[in-house]
Amino acid sequence: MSGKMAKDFRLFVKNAKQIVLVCKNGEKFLTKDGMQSLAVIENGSVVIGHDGLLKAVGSADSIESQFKGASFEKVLDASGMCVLPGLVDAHTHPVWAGDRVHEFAMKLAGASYMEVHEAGGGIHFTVGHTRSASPEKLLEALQGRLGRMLRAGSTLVECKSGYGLELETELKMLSVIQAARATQPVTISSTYCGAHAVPKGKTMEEATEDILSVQLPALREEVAKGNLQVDNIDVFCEKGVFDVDSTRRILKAGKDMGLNINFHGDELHPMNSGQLGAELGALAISHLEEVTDEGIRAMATAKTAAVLLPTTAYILRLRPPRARDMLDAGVIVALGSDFNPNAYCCSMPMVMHLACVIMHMSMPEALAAVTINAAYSLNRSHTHGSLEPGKQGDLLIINAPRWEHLIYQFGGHQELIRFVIIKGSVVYENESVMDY
Ligand SMILES: N=CN[C@@H](CCC(=O)O)C(=O)O
Ligand SMILES: [Zn+2]
Repeated sequence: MSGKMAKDFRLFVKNAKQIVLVCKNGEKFLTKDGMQSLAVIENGSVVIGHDGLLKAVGSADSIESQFKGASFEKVLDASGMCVLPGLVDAHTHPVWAGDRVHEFAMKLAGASYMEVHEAGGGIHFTVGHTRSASPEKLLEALQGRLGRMLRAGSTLVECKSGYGLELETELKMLSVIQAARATQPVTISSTYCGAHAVPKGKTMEEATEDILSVQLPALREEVAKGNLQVDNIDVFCEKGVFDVDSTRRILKAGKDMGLNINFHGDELHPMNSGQLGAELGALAISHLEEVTDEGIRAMATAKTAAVLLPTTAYILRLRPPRARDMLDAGVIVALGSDFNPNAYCCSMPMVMHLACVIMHMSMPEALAAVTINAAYSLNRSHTHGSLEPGKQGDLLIINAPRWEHLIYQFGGHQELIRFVIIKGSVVYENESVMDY
């Protein structure tokens, strides 16, 4: 017993110059004009309870009078600073061994992503190293990467398997993700991506059969036993990888197991992924550099989110995805870092900056895309993605008088993010923040 009196609430963040709620009416996603005018409180405060949930957010005066006499475990004075929701990274491949810095040099010299892949590099290179890595080594690497993401403001991160391509290693990767849930603070949405590539020595048909009759049944069993929690199913639907029919069969089987469909489509070639996603009731499709007008319309109607990945287009010098056309059509646009050995980026502030500059998104659109819409793409917008009472108390405090500095200062988030808070606990405190 500490002898200390129990406090009424876990955290009080007071007097922030701005608090960006993102939305305030329980919206599950934002589209079109809704992404342009985010809910912002000038001079506000936030209270988070012992259950880690947001209890109140409002003007500093109203919170002050509402909580008069209440006690708090921690009080942070955010005068001159801005509060934003914890960022959501909707697409990452963070479990792997063996970097690919040598391939970056090849790509800079002109090799395409598929040329490297077909020559046995790319995903195949990472598969070789990941298969032989111990779970301990993979967990250590994953924890380090999640730590970097956290320090850049991400508090909910989607994490894929997909560097095993056979049962044993896919389960090893998912178990490592499961272990990370218990050993570090970032909330994880986990994705089975056994169809990330056709493994060497198998045809696409054989790989599809292996997934349907070996990997998915074993996965179902592990989930039923309570050994694993898996949220989403993913396939790399691409010419030379998994075609539309195989993709459909795998995604359907995953959906039948209760997984959310969230897959890679239309990255290098138009594959009619938008239409396929709409047909299957997919929650999200990532990449979409080559999506067609029809695909865009189908996604808007089906409310299938587009998870756009500006780092990939930037690094591979691809035509960037048509974010403006998707936004104008009313598609729910989200963003992800696509962290993987090809696109080594852990920072959603940098992703937002790239989205604004190379994909012509506005800053409010980019922030909506990494908060409420990214949460929607993971079926988490009831708990994440905005600062509304009842949601998880995840937030960032940045040392700047306007929230847009988080996007404007390219690569400057290390100097800007003062606190990262998850469930009302300070999980990262940066003493060395600079003046903006
Ligand atoms: N395109 C497919 N998958 C990843 C890349 C994975 C890798 O190259 O290791 C992506 O989303 O960019
Ligand atoms: Zn990916």
